[in-house]
Amino acid sequence: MNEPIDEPRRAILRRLGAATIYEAQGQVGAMDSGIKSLDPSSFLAGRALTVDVPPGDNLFIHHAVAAARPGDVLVIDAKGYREAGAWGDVLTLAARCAGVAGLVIDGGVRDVDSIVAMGFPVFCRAVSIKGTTKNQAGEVGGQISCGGTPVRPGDIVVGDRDGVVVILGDRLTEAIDAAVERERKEDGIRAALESGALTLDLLGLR
Ligand SMILES: O=C([O-])CC(=O)C(=O)O
Ligand SMILES: [Mg+2]
Repeated sequence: MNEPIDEPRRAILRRLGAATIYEAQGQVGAMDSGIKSLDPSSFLAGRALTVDVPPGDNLFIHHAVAAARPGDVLVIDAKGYREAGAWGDVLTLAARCAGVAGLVIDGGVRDVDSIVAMGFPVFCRAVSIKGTTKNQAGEVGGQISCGGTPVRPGDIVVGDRDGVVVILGDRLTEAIDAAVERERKEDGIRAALESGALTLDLLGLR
């Protein structure tokens, strides 16, 4: 079963960071570098509620907000479409009222100042002034691709200044354990560097 992400685990994920989690779980799950946070100080960790929409339409994003449960992260395949803000401050307020933890969208958003002021974590491919239509069919809760990475409902998404990484829904414990171990090793490297060692030797690069 998918374990909930309680506050202690959230804090550990935040400390470890997206890049260390990606490395430790075998260099898989990273969204491409075009998916970045609107506010670099944002941190996001939660279970994915997946959404698929056609480029330039956001009707099913509104459906997804209505279906979301507290703690969900909306992860949206908007087909990489950059020329419309499929998400804005109205949807942000609706999402916050539903307890949604944040948004990852392979597409555009708008109303950035208000979204950042609300402290709602948003990771996206583009910012666009233009709006979408609201009349095309999409899907909530299926497998999608976001930032070049498959995402299933219940997978865990972790986002910080480096980008977004996806952890398989039933692998949270393993991912955390592996990342803590990697961090422990890197702490040893850091200590050796402070004592004058070289990365060439510490990493066996000679
Ligand atoms: O047109 C939309 O639904 C997106 C938007 O600007 C908002 O949510 O504020
Ligand atoms: Mg708006």
